[in-house]
Amino acid sequence: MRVTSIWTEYLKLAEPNSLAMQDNNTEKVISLNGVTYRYRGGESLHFADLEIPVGRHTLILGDSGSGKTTLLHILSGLLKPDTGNVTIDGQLLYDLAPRQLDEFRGRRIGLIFQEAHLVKSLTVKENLQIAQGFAGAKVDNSRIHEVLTLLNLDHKANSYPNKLSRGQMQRAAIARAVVNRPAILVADEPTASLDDRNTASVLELLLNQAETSGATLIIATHDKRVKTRIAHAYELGGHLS
Ligand SMILES: Nc1ncnc2c1ncn2[C@@H]1O[C@H](COP(=O)(O)OP(=O)(O)OP(=O)(O)O)[C@@H](O)[C@H]1O
Repeated sequence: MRVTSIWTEYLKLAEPNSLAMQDNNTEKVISLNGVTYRYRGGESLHFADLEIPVGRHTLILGDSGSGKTTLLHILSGLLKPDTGNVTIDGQLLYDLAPRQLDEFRGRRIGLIFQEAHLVKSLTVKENLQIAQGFAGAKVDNSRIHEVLTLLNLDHKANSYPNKLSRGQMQRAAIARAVVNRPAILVADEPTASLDDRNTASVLELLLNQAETSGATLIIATHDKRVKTRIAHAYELGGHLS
């Protein structure tokens, strides 16, 4: 399978073939170059090159099975591509040794999935402390307090995940993703199972947290409601066999 991509800018109704609109003089937070990936027994996925400037929040769009999750995992250092490389914040991701890659991911990349994946045996505060530990940083309780307060969750700092509401759990996952002030915040279908009101509030939180921590948001989604809030998109599609 071949995956082609186009940049679209919904708000400005840019020309369809608008790769040229990438800002050549802007600092890039992410680049993807020559990336392909093949699951065992599957067809090869080819991803068109991509450059995202700092602060340009971007959607990854495409039909089911087009490779959105795979791409997010490659961008996040979770899945090594068969060819090509990813540069985040000036660092070639797959040139790093596995341990360095884990630490880099902990420091520079915040991950948010549909499910919160908090460690159940640890309190909210401890979940954030281990995120700091994974990033090779010292525990910084004042940063944890700051982030939990921003997310209206400080009163739950000492609660275990099974004592949180669904919305609180999601905010705790966002807190964990931003606690190390990542360069990019990567979210896979963060609103898929949410009603309109919760979708609006999760998007607001993600955008606010990205602004506050200086992170660039990358969101894979099918959700039309998300498309109304973020102008830039990288679209996967076009099967050319
Ligand atoms: N673990 C796996 N093993 C084998 N093939 C896989 C695996 N994960 C994904 N694939 C295949 O790779 C392709 C891309 O899958 P991916 O999950 O990245 O798509 P997606 O765009 O995120 O889909 P969806 O919107 O349905 O979540 C699909 O053809 C899928 O069947």
